Amino acid sequence: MPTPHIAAPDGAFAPDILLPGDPRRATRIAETFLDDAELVTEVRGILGYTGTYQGRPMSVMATGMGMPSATIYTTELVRNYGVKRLVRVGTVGGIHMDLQLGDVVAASSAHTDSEMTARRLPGVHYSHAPSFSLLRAAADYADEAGAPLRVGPVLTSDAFYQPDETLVPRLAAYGTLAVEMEAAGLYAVAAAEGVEALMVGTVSDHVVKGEFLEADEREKTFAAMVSVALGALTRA
Ligand SMILES: O=P(O)(O)O[C@H]1O[C@H](CO)[C@@H](O)[C@H]1O
Ligand SMILES: O=c1cc[nH]c(=O)[nH]1
Repeated sequence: MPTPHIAAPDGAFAPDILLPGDPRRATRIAETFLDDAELVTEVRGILGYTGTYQGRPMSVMATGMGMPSATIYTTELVRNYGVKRLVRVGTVGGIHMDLQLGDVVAASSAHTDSEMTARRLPGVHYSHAPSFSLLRAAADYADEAGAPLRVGPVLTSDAFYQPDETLVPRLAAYGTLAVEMEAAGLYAVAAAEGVEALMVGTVSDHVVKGEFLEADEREKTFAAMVSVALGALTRA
């Protein structure tokens, strides 16, 4: 049944889905990695496709930017379309000084400055964590493929332009790898709904070094990250 934000028939999505923020990245992933991909929803320009990857059903759909948007789509995908394993394929801003533009990270946890999970669990400082099975499979795939993968905590922020300039340095001091805007929301939805999730990201800019990829480069450098995401889904 269509939902308020997804106009697709029952069964339109595979149990496994890749989730970029950007609808154009969803199209590029469908065209580049999936066989027989068909557009199944385009409400508000949030494009979703289903096809196959190595013979198994696979979907890809954009989430838009930020936790409010991402939690709407992921909740509807799980509750209304039976999606079971969700892997975000995002861009992230590097915080850790070892990270270079184009590096791939996997979030073993997600700190957040958002109130969204606090409202689910008042009085608890909730630990946003991925599916261990998906995280292990991502690390195993990267090892076998010789694809560098940095695993560690990220910050999921409500803000792209940080109003508090001390936040990133303070989290860097605690070993945080990178900042993005959806992982904590995805991990909370997965935990609440009893499904599995993982966030994999490409370093599109470095917030401490002041470096960034141009928009067209940002669109092109997602192949390594998507390979890790698909490697995790096919191994776990
Ligand atoms: O490139 P995506 O997947 O959208 O991810 C990152 O990029 C957006 C900000 O530019 C936020 O959604 C952030 O999480
Ligand atoms: O949220 C994000 C995503 C990419 N780069 C950033 O600096 N922030």
